[in-house]
Amino acid sequence: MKIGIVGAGAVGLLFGFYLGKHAEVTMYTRTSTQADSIQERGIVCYTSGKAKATAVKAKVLGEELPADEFLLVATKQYHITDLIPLLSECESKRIIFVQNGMGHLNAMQTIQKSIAVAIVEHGAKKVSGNEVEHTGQGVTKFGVVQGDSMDFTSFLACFPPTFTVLEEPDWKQVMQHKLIVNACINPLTALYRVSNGALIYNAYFYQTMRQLFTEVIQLLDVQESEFHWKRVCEVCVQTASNRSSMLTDVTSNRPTEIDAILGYLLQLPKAHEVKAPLVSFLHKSIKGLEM
Ligand SMILES: NC(=O)C1=CN([C@@H]2O[C@H](COP(=O)(O)OP(=O)(O)OC[C@H]3O[C@@H](n4cnc5c(N)ncnc54)[C@H](OP(=O)(O)O)[C@@H]3O)[C@@H](O)[C@H]2O)C=CC1
Ligand SMILES: CC(C)(CO)C(=O)C(=O)O
Repeated sequence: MKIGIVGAGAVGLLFGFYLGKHAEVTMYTRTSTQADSIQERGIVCYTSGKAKATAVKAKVLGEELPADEFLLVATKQYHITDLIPLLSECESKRIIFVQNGMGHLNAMQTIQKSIAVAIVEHGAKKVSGNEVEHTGQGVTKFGVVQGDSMDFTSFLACFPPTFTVLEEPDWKQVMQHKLIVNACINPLTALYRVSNGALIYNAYFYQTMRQLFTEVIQLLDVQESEFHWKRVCEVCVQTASNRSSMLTDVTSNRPTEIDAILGYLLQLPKAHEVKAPLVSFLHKSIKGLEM
């Protein structure tokens, strides 16, 4: 089974490490330096301080078009628009997207192929071009957006039992649940420059997060709001000492995924009826910090 992975960042390397045990994996990188390092040394994954390696192939994306049976797109959400022509033209007929947020859902459905999403609940940190740290064990939830679920059966069979992947018929709801968490935690931590736990332990930040949550829930037109609020608070507690991905992006002077998260919410039909001043303020603030 041939699986290509576009983007050898934290998640791409993590998936390459696990999938490479049971499939012939090719990592598609942006630079030849990274491709050479992966090709020579394999992907090294650190879990609880222990290092293990998996041998995989690596190529620069674009030097030739991928023809693997499955293609996993593990770039950031804001890279996807530029990748759509290549993903449409290449011979791979089954494509899986792993991005946070929901801003890329329309773009992926312009590709006339079988399309799936993987909602990743692991934590991963890129250590070097060929090394990744598995910082948080979780599960991956998988849903077929376009095509037949049978199209992905052999892909799902390539994950080792230690890397749980759950098929989710209601994948949109799963994405929405994660979106709520990211919408509440990521922009506030990035603006305040605090770890996730501060949003619970600091009474003023907590009140602001609750106000933000109320706007998010109204924009999404979601019921059972206390269930979702409990989940947001649980994630803050469980990841109390973590810096959110948005805080890390802002402090590293990289673009953030704010458009996929708050930008997506502001484009929903409900945004014409519901007042969401905090969502709007935070969207503009993070966009401003990106400049
Ligand atoms: N890290 C995590 O723990 C989690 C991340 N996610 C989501 O997964 C997605 C990926 O995140 P993450 O892995 O952390 O991000 P990274 O920034 O670590 O990785 C993105 C990778 O994509 C590569 N890339 C971008 N454009 C291209 C291109 N045209 N060709 C080849 N490679 C390309 C980048 O290459 P280069 O370095 O050369 O720019 C980079 O290596 C995000 O949407 C994130 O929200 C979800 C759950 C957990
Ligand atoms: C859950 C959370 C907020 C953990 O930090 C995350 O997904 C992120 O940082 O993007």
